[in-house]
Amino acid sequence: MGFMRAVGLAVGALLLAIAVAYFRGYGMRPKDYPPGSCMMLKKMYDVMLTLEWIERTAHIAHHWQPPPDANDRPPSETARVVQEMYDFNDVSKPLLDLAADSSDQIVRELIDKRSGIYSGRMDVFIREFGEDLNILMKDNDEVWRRQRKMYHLRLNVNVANRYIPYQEFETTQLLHDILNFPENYQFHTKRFTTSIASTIIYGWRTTSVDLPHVKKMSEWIEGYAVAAGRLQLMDWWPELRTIFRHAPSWITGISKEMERLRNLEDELWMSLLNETKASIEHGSQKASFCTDMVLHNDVKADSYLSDKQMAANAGHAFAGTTDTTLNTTLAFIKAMMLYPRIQAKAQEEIDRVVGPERMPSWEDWDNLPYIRAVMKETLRWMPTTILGGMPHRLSKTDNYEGYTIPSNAGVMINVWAINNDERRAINPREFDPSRYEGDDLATGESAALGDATKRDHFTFGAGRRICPGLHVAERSMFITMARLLWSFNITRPTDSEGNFLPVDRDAITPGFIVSPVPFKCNFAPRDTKRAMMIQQSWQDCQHFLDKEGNYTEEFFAKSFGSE
Ligand code: HEM
Repeated sequence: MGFMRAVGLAVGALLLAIAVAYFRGYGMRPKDYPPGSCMMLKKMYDVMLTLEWIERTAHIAHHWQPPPDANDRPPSETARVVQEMYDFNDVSKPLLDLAADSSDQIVRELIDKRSGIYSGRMDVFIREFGEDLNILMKDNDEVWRRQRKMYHLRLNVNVANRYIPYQEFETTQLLHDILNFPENYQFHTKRFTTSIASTIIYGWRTTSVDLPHVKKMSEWIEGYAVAAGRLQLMDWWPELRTIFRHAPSWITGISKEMERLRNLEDELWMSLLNETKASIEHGSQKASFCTDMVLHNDVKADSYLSDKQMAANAGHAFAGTTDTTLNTTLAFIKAMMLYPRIQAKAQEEIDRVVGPERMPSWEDWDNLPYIRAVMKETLRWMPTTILGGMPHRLSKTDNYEGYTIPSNAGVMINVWAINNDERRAINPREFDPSRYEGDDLATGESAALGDATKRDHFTFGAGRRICPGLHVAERSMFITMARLLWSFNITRPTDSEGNFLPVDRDAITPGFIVSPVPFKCNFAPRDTKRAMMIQQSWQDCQHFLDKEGNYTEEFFAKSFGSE
């Protein structure tokens, strides 16, 4: 074929494709949808979730003027809500971003009050590669309802109290490790948060992040995140799914990797469940979420789960706890380093209430309002779930203030924008716990407030999909923050001339679950007596550990009685 003929055919095919796309309205926004730029173009570049991007989004949302609605009536102020972002699943179904004027109230209005239709998850292609048992990604079907019920029964506020001995024990090792090897504080914090997760979910300690189960979990999380990114193309253009399904794996390149990840995940979660079952059979079960699920699983109950479903429920809680708690703890350390006066004020409260003779504990919750405020401010200021974790899918076309929100659209809680809304928080990028003065509510109580403007933040999401681990997370955060403040002065490193090393206050890693970009920081024990107490406490803890560094029967008997 001549060159010119080939070019002519290619140009003709392109024009035809554009014409078909145009007449089908492909990638165009229907008139009554919330405004924004061309969806198809936006999709191409909006996938890079950096802080700059989030800020730009929030900025656009705040300055955006709504068009007249169907009746030529300007939508009310509150309708400046939904800003179309990029399409996650289908070009004709936008992903809507709740991040504009009064957006906290709109979360209440849509995600809470209309939760009957706003509690699904989007049909992402990656769900096809497995049995779709990841509760975070799962649509709100019957199995999800049962999985959620299991969380409600086995991780509610009272059950969360039961795990405090694990959290207090683990913080003792964290303090010891940071005291002795302060330059590796990030590494110790990772071991610590993983161990909190493995003890609460399974009853065994993460003595090292190199334990086979833990390494496999990290491998799965990392592999899954990369694969999710690669498969996104099939979410932007679902038509490609059929081609992908039938194409040989050497063309798609990823099918084999998905099979490997699936096997890795299935084996890992199942072996962890089987270990729990075996311990129950031998009468050596440990207090944990997984033990509780197995012991109380009743085929007649409305929370009944099959073995596979239980295994996945525990496994995804393990994975979901680790990074979120780690990132929030690192955010707290960064805030303390950057805001020494706030650190001093928090330490003053601890010294006054707790004193130097003992470490703070969960029992001090009521008497340490400033530390509670520091915890709330950390979650507001540097929310690891910057866009609410996962979008909520709308199962039925809805109408809000004159706008049509089509069924199957993904609605994202733009946590960053809401937490930084000037009307909720003056000078929002300043770390200032005093904004929570007089707020005595626990995280769960605050999230349930009918007046959403009074909620502390939106970092745990909202509605029926709100994080079911928030009571556990709150206890971990409070105990860790109080104890780190009791033990150390956290300071910003300087160069040889005494000048502070540069640090970008707002720098975060890209992704849906973000972390402060790694930063250097100094930890010094507040005095020798405290340093000795930390060493001694960890020494005392050894009494409750076996050769592998796991809890002895004596520890369980002391902490959990005859359970
Ligand atoms: C600082 C710590 C944590 C943060 C910031 C956090 C945040 C979130 C967010 C924003 C969501 C999505 C909510 C929504 O869709 O509206 C979520 C879901 C979830 N979280 Fe957490 N989380 C944390 C810790 C935990 C812990 C400790 C556990 C378990 C013990 C846990 C288990 C889950 C599960 C199972 C889901 C999926 C719920 C569903 O889709 O129905 N999270 N979390």
